[in-house]
Amino acid sequence: MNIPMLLQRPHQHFLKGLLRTPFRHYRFIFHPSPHLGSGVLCAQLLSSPGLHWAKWMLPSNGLTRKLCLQTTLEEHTEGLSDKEQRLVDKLYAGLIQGQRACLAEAITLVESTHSRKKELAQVLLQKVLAHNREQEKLNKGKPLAFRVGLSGPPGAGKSTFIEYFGKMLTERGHKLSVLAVDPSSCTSGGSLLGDKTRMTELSRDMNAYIRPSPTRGTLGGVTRTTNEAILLCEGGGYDVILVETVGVGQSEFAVTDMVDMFILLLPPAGGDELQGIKRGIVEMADLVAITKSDGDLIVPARRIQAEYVSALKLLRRRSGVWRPKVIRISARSGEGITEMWDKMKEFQEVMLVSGELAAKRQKQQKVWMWNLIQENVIEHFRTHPAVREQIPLLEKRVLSGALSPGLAADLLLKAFKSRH
Ligand SMILES: Nc1nc2c(ncn2[C@@H]2O[C@H](COP(=O)(O)OP(=O)(O)OP(=O)(O)O)[C@@H](O)[C@H]2O)c(=O)[nH]1
Repeated sequence: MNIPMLLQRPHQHFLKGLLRTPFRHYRFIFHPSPHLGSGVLCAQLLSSPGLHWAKWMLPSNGLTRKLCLQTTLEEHTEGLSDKEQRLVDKLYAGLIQGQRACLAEAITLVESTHSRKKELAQVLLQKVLAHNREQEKLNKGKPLAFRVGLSGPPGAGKSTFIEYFGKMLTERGHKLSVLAVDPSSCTSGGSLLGDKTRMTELSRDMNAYIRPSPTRGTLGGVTRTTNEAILLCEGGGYDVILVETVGVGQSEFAVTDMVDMFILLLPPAGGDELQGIKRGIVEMADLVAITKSDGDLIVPARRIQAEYVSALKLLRRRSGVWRPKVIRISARSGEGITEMWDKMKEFQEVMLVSGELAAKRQKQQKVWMWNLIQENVIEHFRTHPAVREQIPLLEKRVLSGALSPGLAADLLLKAFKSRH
């Protein structure tokens, strides 16, 4: 029996029966076919209920992984109505062809809190992910996009910089996307960042895509959707992705887990004005750029630069191949911006060649997965009936000092486990 023959028979029972026969099963899996790639083969297998069988019978090579990945996709795809399937197909096709409207709609889908839409978003993401992997292979393993985090206190000159920098990149043939992470928008309902009016010229540029921060959800939710938006932008052919955050709160720490390079923009201001900058965040920076280094501000900009050069020397090195740099730039005169881009590319190159970039991205994937698990497990725990009914009483007893927090946590965990 050869594979093309098998695939011509879409009958699921036929496949099921075949999977129950180990001998045939092996022949089926390994039979080389000049016409069909393993992806097609897996897809056919997946339509069979004998999937679990197939999983352990496959050798532990790339095929197994592909199969597992598609299992998840299959679970999500199950029961997709024709209309939903059409929507996913339309968004996918439009997105990979570089249509901005489809990219925007796809990001809106991943930002949705509606459970069905979230499922559709996952189906779409898996397709885009598979596409990105293929493209990466064609690109000889080089990542499709350079992911850059950009942060700085309010008024540091972020939007003025992005406008200048973005135009420079698009003129050089790059496609740039700017994604904003602004947790303040979660509470205020308004978006501080990513507001298109902040970057008027860039927002009209067809090779740039600016996405304001989602205005709903927790920081965890916003970072999840930003991570997913990065993948979608990569699928859409954007080769530079800037993730912008405002330098307050936890968002920049979250962003450092999403990007290849983290850049901190600091204004040439005194210590007081930089109070809002969390010390830890300076330690995360791969590049510190002192902004507004023009006119009367050149002198204070030089001073701040010297201060940060000394401060960074004291920090523990995070990379074996890169030492954080401190530079001065001006988005008004354009000074230092070309050099900044050169430094960024140098960073990307040394990280890529040394293998640190791949290791960093792998680690980020794991962090991302565990963050999602953490968020969902806590939600699951809180809403579990046995736990939910005990929380008010136990919290009250902890507050009054009648019960130690440790014991209260143990009791709740016990209740959770006992009815699980
Ligand atoms: N002299 C000078 N002024 C600048 C430069 N870049 C920005 N500014 C000014 O600094 C102020 C703040 O710039 P923005 O780009 O809005 O700063 P931001 O960091 O995006 O601010 P938020 O939107 O509050 O986060 C504006 O008045 C700009 O005109 C620069 O390179 N040189």
